[in-house]
Amino acid sequence: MTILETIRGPRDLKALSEAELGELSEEIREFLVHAVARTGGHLGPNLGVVELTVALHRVFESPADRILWDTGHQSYVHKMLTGRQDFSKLRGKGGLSGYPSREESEHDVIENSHASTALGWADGLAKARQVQGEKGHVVAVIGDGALTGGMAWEALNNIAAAKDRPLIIVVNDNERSYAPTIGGLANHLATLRTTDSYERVLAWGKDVLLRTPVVGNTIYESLHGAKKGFKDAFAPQGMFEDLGLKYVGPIDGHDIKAVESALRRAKRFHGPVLVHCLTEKGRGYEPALAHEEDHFHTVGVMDPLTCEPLAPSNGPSWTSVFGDEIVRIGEERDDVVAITAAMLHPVGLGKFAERFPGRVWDVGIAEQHAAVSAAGLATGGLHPVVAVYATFLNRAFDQLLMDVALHRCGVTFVLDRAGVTGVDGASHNGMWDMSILQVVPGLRIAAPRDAEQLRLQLREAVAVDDAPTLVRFPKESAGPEIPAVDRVGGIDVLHRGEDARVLLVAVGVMAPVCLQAAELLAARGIACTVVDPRWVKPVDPALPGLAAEHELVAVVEDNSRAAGVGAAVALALGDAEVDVPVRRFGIPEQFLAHAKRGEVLADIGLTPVEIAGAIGASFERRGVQGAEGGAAGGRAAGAGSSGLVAQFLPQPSAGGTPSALRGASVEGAVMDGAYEEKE
Ligand SMILES: Cc1ncc(C[n+]2csc(CCOP(=O)(O)OP(=O)(O)O)c2C)c(N)n1
Ligand SMILES: CC(=O)[C@@H](O)[C@H](O)COP(=O)(O)O
Ligand SMILES: [Mg+2]
Repeated sequence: MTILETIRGPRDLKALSEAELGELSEEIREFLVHAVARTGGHLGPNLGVVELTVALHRVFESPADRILWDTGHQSYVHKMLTGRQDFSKLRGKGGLSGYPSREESEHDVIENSHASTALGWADGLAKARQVQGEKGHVVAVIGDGALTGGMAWEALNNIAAAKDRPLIIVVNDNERSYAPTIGGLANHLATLRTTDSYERVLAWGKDVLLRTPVVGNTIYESLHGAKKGFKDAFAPQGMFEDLGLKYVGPIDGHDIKAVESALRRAKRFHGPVLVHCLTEKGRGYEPALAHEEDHFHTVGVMDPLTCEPLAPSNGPSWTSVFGDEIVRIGEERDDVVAITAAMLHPVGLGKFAERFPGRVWDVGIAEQHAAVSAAGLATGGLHPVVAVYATFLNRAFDQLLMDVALHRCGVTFVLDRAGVTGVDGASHNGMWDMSILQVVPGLRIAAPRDAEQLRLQLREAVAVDDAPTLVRFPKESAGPEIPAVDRVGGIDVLHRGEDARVLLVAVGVMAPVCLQAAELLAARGIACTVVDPRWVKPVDPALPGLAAEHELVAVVEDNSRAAGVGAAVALALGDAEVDVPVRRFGIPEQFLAHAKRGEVLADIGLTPVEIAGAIGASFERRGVQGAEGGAAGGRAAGAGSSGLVAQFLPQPSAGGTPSALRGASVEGAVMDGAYEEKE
């Protein structure tokens, strides 16, 4: 039995000898490489926090002491030490989440996977403890990358203000986000890191003193815990100390004894203290250390020996299509520049940066700054393209609204990972953008259905220089091209059934789903017209006219149903006094549990079968009520026409939950339903 197998919880760590701790660290690394290679996940970050996590759980008493993980992608070791070692379904349906999860363990607090929030959480928790006179430490582990996020500094400002409120910040400094961390902070951390005189003395202390009988250890501890004066002589403490935080470090984050010693000192301190640990992302696994791009920040399913990807590729990814096209655009227009928030390669700007090094900026994990600086760039005469994951744009909503849109800046936002991403869990799905951004005056939103449309719509977007534009596409492969058979206004007609009764509005990547649903409906004698609006905001003026030719409109989007494209279409039909019922298929208002994208879409009913089934069933019911309720075609259906409205509300399936919602972790979705009569 390995030592790791004996660890059922943090208590089991306490009695381990130094040698056993070294062995345990090796076992953990071995476990991580094989487990994460099998499922995919965050390998590099977790290899970098093995000793740090062991030390944390030896010094503190989790869960009485709260250990918070910023972003949480580096919490696998924490999970292994708190009773969770079955990684066989990591990030898979029913398996361990890739982030902390309160459902999984009392040791977990922050689930959100969005960077730079842990210090804020810690500030709140520490205040709550102080107000309630509760014992127990609050420890926040934050990476050097997450420390470049504005929220971290808002929190630091508050934490440093309370000299008497104990709170421990552990900076896990591996000098990288994905790529090397950028900016003034990174340089400051480097100063602290590379003050080699301090480190030399420290190394000497560790080497000589620890071998000195009796007094050696004590002297080493005091050296290591040296007062400000000593360290100032060797390592400028600067910013953190000037802020009012006690600074402890830099500490070798892979030396369990050293980290424990620093944490114990921090534990005794009756105020906010920052422990600066130096770690290596990908530590102990050569292929990760050699991987310059991101030290295996995330890996797909791969062979642990050769690192060859084992998951089949289904053709070019949406990201690579964007990455190639933006370079072509950059060749033609030297006013086009680009911004990334610490994710140059993940968002596909690697080639652009290589080709135009002076026209791309990595602003750190700072999406709000990305948006505001883009407003500046646009006002300065350039056309910035801000490329972020859809879910991370949430935090830059106000900057998009009040800095970019209010000033009618020609900025193009490119949202990768829009829609259901799946394995990264609830906080990573790009499911809110087409809802929250509906209210931004002047913003135009495009949702391409295939690679060719992405290229075209990206060009249409960067051609607009007096308003913000946004192009959004999902994770994974771009799929086959879907040709249009006609164009009405700005709308592509993808399929026109004879005597069509249903207008299926396919938003972006839901086009194939709608085409298949149309086939299923045709088999039930219900012909459809399938259209792709391409630009979903504002609603194309030709849409109400198209709708008026049908008995029912169904809008299908990989976005929240609440206030999404479907709602906008319903509004547009109402404004045009086109009284055709609108049924909205999208993501119900709930947080989606982690699973593969296809599994999640099936769970929430965004599949051809479920969509066709829901539409077909309502037509069959209408067939009965239709005779009583007047001519087919655009019957008025608004609030109060209970017959029509009733039939569009979720009909309890055998399991009591509407089939479209079966299997998802539903909160309030019964009221929401997977489809609903237009308001
Ligand atoms: C708001 C936000 N933007 C971007 C990301 C994507 N992201 C996940 S981890 C990461 C890098 C984090 O670097 P760091 O905090 O240093 O942690 P490390 O991976 O080095 O341990 C980024 C950019 C995110 N999770 N949240
Ligand atoms: C933790 C984080 O936010 C990123 O690392 C994210 O998990 C990457 O997602 P993709 O794997 O879809 O690029
Ligand atoms: Mg880092």
